[in-house]
Amino acid sequence: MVSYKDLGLVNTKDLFAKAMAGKYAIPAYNFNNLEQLQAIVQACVETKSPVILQVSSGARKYANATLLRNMAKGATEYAKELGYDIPIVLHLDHGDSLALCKECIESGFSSVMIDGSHLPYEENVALTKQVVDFAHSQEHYVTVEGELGILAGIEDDVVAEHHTYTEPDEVEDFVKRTGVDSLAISIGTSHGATKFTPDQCTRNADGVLVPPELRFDILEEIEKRLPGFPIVLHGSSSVPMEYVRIIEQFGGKVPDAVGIPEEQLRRAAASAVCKINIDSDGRLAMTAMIRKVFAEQPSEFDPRKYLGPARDELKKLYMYKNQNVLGSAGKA
Ligand SMILES: O=C(CO)COP(=O)(O)O
Ligand SMILES: O=C[C@H](O)COP(=O)(O)O
Ligand SMILES: [Zn+2]
Ligand SMILES: [Zn+2]
Repeated sequence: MVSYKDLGLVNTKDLFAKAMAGKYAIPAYNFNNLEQLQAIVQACVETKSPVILQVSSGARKYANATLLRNMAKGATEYAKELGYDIPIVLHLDHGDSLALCKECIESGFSSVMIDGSHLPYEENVALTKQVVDFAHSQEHYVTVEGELGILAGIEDDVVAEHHTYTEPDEVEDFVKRTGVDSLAISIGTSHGATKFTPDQCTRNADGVLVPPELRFDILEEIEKRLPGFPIVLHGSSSVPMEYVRIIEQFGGKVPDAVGIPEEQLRRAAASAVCKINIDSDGRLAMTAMIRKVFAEQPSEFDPRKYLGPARDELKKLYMYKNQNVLGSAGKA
């Protein structure tokens, strides 16, 4: 049994309270390997931003759970070594069972998501409450994120064709009965680099897809029902066209690439949205740089020579997000 305090980590409680009051959002960046973690820590230390390190089930399968949590422990020491002690949360992304949440909590996670959004409402309440009861009864309070509403697209092998927007009438009951610390909602975002089908979008003069606006009306309704309660947005990559173009230029494909416009993410960050999840943008940044190195330096076969530039680009991107989109820079 390892407590997150021993790893130098914090839960989301205080971070969300400050983000709510200060009208910004905490970045939640996924990591699966060393280079992603280096980029995240470097970017957040240099911008003095708190950060949520997210580990998915897929990451645990890919990288090994023991390695990942020890990397997170290393991240807290690394941040100090870089010269600034930022608050770091280790968070389970899309936990799908009580057993998995318990395993993570007992191995040092400071926060977990229990994603019962695909279950019938009462089952979602029951499962989420079980996780909350366990998390909150630890010696050191572990925070829990629940979810209401289903994002369109792929999520943990579950494919939903359409958005099922969060029902504002349900949120008060859900939060009261489960005791969750934050709530992920569905207002039109989705996972991956193709967030809308072309027929849901219009095109601008350059032929670039312009997505429909997020349902800020639903978000506002939720804020009215849950004043001051931290809201989470998944699927919030903006899918920068510069990276899509580089990927295409060097032989890759990102069909129908379209993300959430930054302006809408800024608006969300200034609202009750306290946590914004970003993974796909980082994948695009790294892939763009790796493809470029492979194409321009075909004889290079030292992984550091292509993973290094990919890492540096990722750091640049996350610094930009903290400074210019989420507003978390300078808040650590
Ligand atoms: O929600 C996410 C992780 O939980 C990531 O979303 P993106 O695919 O938009 O980056
Ligand atoms: O929610 C999705 C995150 O981007 C994690 O993705 P993953 O399940 O492929 O690791
Ligand atoms: Zn979900
Ligand atoms: Zn997600």
